[in-house]
Amino acid sequence: MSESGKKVVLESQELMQQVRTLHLVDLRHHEGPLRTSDIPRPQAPAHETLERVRAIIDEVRVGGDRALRSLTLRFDGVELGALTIDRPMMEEAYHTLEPRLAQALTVAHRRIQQVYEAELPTSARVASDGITVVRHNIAVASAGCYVPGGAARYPSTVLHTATVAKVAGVERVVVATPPQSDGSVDQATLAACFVAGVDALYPIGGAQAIAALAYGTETVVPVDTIVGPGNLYVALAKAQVALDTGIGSSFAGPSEVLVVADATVDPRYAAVDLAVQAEHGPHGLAWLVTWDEDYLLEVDAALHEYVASSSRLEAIRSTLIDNGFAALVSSREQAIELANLIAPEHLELLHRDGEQDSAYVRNAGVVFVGADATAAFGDYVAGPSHVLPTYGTARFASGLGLEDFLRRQHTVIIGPTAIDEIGWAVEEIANVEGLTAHGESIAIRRRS
Ligand SMILES: NC(=O)c1ccc[n+]([C@@H]2O[C@H](COP(=O)([O-])OP(=O)(O)OC[C@H]3O[C@@H](n4cnc5c(N)ncnc54)[C@H](O)[C@@H]3O)[C@@H](O)[C@H]2O)c1
Ligand SMILES: N[C@H](CO)Cc1c[nH]c[nH+]1
Ligand SMILES: [Zn+2]
Repeated sequence: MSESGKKVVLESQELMQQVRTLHLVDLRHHEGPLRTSDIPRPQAPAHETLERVRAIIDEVRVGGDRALRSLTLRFDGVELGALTIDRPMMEEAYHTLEPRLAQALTVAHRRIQQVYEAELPTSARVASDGITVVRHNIAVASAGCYVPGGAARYPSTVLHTATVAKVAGVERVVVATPPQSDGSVDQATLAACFVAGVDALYPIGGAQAIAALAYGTETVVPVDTIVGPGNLYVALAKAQVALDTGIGSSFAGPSEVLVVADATVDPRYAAVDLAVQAEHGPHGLAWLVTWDEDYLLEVDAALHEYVASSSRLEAIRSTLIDNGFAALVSSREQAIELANLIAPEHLELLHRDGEQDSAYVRNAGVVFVGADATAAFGDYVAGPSHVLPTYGTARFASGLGLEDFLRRQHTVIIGPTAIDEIGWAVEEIANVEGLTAHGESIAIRRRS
């Protein structure tokens, strides 16, 4: 081992003994570019889980509503009543809601709507060589929004999925969410459905909900595309129905955060922000990244204190035990290099130079900048959908957006001069490909 190798091991061992909540990753003396193999990563899903999800999907395809009822009893321990909830019940829930909560849902909805209305794409038209090409953006006819509901309730996810679908112009938007223990759905989720303009809600969760949305049952009408986050069963089910229905572009699994901070930020802020996403646990991911050793210890201690008094202690602990890391880096540049490698769902740049550093971020679901930039703003009211890529997929995928509900479709108008202006090019290429009918389809028109 090199001298610097020895030094880092000794320094790290001393530090490791002091860190109580997070796993230490010391990169200060790392040489050369960082690679995936230099950092710990969450485990890939086990083969048995894939098989179990496949079996659930098959059961729903064969058994329809009856299978939905028996799978819900098996996995949620719930005897289902009605399989559909319609708009009058959503409206009733909205009107019975505590007014400040109703207002908060409305404010969040307004902000999400504003962001996506500003992003609506325009159509494009190009005319040359006697041909006019028009590009239309066409919304899918129906969308199913999966709203998780195992470990927590997520009325906000109704807003962060269905609102975007409605802005895109989807006619029929439905929601599926796991039932509560008495088979019902909580009032806030119903009210959020009302606010977002959801047409119907199915109190069904997990892989069985995804199968029902993809293939339909006696009660559930199949949809053209399914979006929304969920646990591993949900995510794997979406991947398995992908040949038959759209599934959105992001793998929105267990929540993740990477917090970059230094002594310019109150350590309690960084600590609580790690807990914000870890409390969605299990299976989440939380990284603190800093170049200041003392600060790392302060955040770790603040997190230790916070977790001990949290009402969601178990969820936070389960995330941190498996996937809670504190990285000590040599510089701000290396912090961003590490963030780009991890490609977290939420990236917080809390330190003073965060805005400057944000210019170098290539891979993250959403970047939050500023000492007050807790990702909780993004989870609820900032505007961009909180349905974001996880598991390193932010290297190639984006958060939920209009594109998840819009298809591009071209209309090609061949004018009367096109055969003479550009038909020859079709014939030449058809000739070299040996496809005679292709060439003849031009020639016959030229002759007549
Ligand atoms: N990335 C994002 O945008 C985003 C947003 C919100 C939530 N989330 C994540 O979504 C996840 C929600 O997970 P959750 O579990 O609370 O709710 P969930 O709705 O995703 O899953 C609950 C369902 O899982 C099924 N299930 C549970 N155990 C099972 C088993 N052993 N076999 C088969 N099916 C089983 C049940 O049918 C149950 O209804 C969390 O990880 C949270 O972090 C992500
Ligand atoms: N943090 C979640 C996305 O990972 C979204 C959410 C919903 N409610 C609270 N948080
Ligand atoms: Zn959250």
